[in-house]
Amino acid sequence: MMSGYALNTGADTSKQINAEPEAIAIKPSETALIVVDMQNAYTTIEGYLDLAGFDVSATAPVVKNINTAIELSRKAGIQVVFLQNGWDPKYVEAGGEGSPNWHKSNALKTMRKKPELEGRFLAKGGWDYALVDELTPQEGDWIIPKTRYSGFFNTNLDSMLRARGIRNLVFTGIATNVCVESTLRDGFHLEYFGIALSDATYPAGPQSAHDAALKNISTFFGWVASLEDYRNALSE
Ligand SMILES: NC(=O)N/C=C\C(=O)O
Repeated sequence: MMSGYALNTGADTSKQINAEPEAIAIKPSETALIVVDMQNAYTTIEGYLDLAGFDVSATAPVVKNINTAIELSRKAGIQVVFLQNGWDPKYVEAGGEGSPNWHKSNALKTMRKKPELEGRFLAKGGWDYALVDELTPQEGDWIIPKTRYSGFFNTNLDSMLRARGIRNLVFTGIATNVCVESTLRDGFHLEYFGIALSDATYPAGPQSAHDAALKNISTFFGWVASLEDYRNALSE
């Protein structure tokens, strides 16, 4: 059985992505590629995740796959959206002790534990906050800043997508089990069809966290496909 949203009968034809738990049909004009938080903080040695003790040693192939997904999307007329996570340099947007974010953010916790790192992680304008050099947005791409894990929380993402009739979201980025999953889940509740690309996402934590997030997505919230599945669908 195939799933998908096919109400809009625009000129572009449906592409069928081979996915778990079943194939899903998307139209390029109704689809966005969401690139979640591909910043130095999450991908690079000496970035936040690395200095907080998470393994970022295997992010390079994921960056490469995301680059390919971006190129395929642009060519197919699929809107590319970069999410960028972080706060103002004084961390006012991070929330104080009254915010769960203050207690749970490993960036904030690590900086509190190691005062020499104060001001270094995810601060707008800094290297840690910047998107990685390999994934530079081009004209027509959107860059949406966010201050919490979900790209839908306190941002204009939903209205930007809705205004253009976009109903399908293809997810890439880091981390599978945190910001990718949070955004896909929020999208589900806003009636978006979410598809995570398994080899263009990367966890914060062990491989088991990645696998569990994808299993949870394919079972309850959306679909999971590979970059090859995405490429094959777009070349139909
Ligand atoms: N981009 C993410 O998934 N972030 C995960 C953790 C954090 O930002 O602390």
